[in-house]
Amino acid sequence: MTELLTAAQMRAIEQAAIASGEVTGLELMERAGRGVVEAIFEEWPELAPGAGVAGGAAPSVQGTSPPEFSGQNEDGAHRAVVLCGPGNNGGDGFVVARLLKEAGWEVEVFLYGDAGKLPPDARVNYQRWGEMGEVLPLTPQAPPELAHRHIVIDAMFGTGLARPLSELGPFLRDICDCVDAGGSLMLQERWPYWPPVVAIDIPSGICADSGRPIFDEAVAERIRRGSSAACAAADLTVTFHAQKLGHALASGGFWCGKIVCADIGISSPASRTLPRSELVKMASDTGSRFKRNGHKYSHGYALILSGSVGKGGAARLAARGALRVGAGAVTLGCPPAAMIENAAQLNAVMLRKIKAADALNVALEDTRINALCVGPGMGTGPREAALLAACLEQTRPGASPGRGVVLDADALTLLAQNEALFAKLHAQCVLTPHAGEFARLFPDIAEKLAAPATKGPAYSKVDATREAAKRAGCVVLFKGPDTVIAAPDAQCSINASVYDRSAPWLATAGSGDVLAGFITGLLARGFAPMNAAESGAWLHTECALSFGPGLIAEDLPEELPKVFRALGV
Ligand SMILES: NC(=O)C1=CN([C@@H]2O[C@H](COP(=O)(O)OP(=O)(O)OC[C@H]3O[C@@H](n4cnc5c(N)ncnc54)[C@H](OP(=O)(O)O)[C@@H]3O)[C@@H](O)[C@H]2O)[C@@H](O)CC1
Ligand SMILES: Nc1ncnc2c1ncn2[C@@H]1O[C@H](COP(=O)(O)OP(=O)(O)O)[C@@H](O)[C@H]1O
Ligand SMILES: [K+]
Repeated sequence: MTELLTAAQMRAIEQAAIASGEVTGLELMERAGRGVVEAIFEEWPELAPGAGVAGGAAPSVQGTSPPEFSGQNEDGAHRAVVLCGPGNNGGDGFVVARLLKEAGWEVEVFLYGDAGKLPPDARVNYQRWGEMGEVLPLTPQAPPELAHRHIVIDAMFGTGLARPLSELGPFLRDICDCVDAGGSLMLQERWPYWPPVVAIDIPSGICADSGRPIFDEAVAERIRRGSSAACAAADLTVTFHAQKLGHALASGGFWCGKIVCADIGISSPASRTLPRSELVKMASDTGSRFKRNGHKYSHGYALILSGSVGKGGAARLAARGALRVGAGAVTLGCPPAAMIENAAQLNAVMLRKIKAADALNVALEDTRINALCVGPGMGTGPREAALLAACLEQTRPGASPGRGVVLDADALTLLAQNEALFAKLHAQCVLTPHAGEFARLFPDIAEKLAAPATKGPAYSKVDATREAAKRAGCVVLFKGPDTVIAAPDAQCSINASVYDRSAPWLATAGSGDVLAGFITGLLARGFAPMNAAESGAWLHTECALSFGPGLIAEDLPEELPKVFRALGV
């Protein structure tokens, strides 16, 4: 678990460190530049000083160097192009240029903007570079030659991006053409060899708070025509101190390629990364993940409501998830007509007829039931609306016994259709919408999120989920590769399935139902709603990573024992 920062938080941390006398801005910039160079040599050891013949093969992005590359100049030096912008991101670029030059590279430096207006630390590094080499203007009319260079450094814009990069768009398109945004070189399509792009802090054009490219309608039109791009795709992004929200949200992870976080020596707890052992301990302290003693009902009892005949698969997946995640007992409540179908499918999961709301109320006289799941495959008719109303009533804070409830799928549709039901939401609920369900539940918020991001910092999925959680008065888990989980008090987490946690094979029918089951099971085990949602989402991704491609929803619960074993649970 890593804490992600907004650009403003990062600036505040930087300012505090400088104000405390711990470090100067210039020292931070030097460390940032050094971090970038170290990350480059780490990523492409063949470029590091002393790694064989200088100017040898070009760096490989997918493990193979283009055989015909002849990028070295006459004396065999490696070659870099450094594209600097008008702020401190550009300042970092001048440091990188100097350090590469000191390492024997041939470096071409370009500046977008007016050198006289550079902020103080960037200007110092501009001048330092000026003693070693020239700075050419970066203009869209005369873009630098990128072919046959070993590396392109994108130091145009970082956390200070405020507006669309309209003027630079056509040039950015060329940079994007260097990579296919999945991090691999387009060697077949683009020849001669195009170099990998290393973004300093974040690819230029991406908002560090939202992960969204900043562009307006004029740029959008040019993008549609194929004559412009909104940002510069990178193979490697080197950020500082801690990752920013934009590295994890929206398309941020896609454009960053691979991410490295360089330590620039600021002593702030914000850079804390919790080791797995600590995570497990936290989880076991909050709920009771370890089954050290007790009987099945002391580990929680979940009730999952199911739909009619032929519609029970989703609820069965959720039930299996709840059981595997450790609820001591799980019962599936279904309409009488669906009993045979479910009985034929279930063994460890128990089964109970629940025809309508009155039957649910009778079932809930069993005070051992402490977690409910409503919605997967349930239906959206009057019966289901009444069941949902009963669930919300039976789980309201202060009721005895205390119960949590996960509202997913059809329950979310019912909530979107029925204001009175929505008004009954409370702090024991967890809503788990995907983007479509989110838009039905919170249309105005979804509209804000879908509106073009024309200035930075842009409205983000974190902003949207926080606003939704506040309005609903409960935890909202907004699904996707960048799952955001927020509570009404603005607590927020992101379960980012990007970089080394990328698991696109989770986009498979029924995987959301299993997630609802995981969260329900964790609620049964005593996790608080926010913690259950965070842990459920995290375990869901861990199961997908552990299983790998080819996964279908049924595999997710079955992978949990392996994941738990790896965690030492
Ligand atoms: N925080 C830290 O601890 C550390 C930070 N460090 C580095 O500093 C970076 C942040 O620097 P930064 O704040 O100067 O912002 P940056 O991204 O360089 O851009 C600002 C400039 O761009 C301009 N501008 C904006 N949008 C524009 C557009 N569309 N088109 C044209 N111009 C546009 C904007 O103009 P303005 O809006 O002011 O008119 C301003 O001139 C950070 O990413 C990291 O690399 C490291 O050195 C070490 C530690
Ligand atoms: N590209 C992706 N990478 C990682 N996780 C994803 C991706 N796409 C979807 N998911 C996850 O898969 C699950 C899909 O849930 P949902 O949309 O409700 O599907 P279903 O209704 O079929 O169960 C969610 O947990 C979501 O976060
Ligand atoms: K950048």
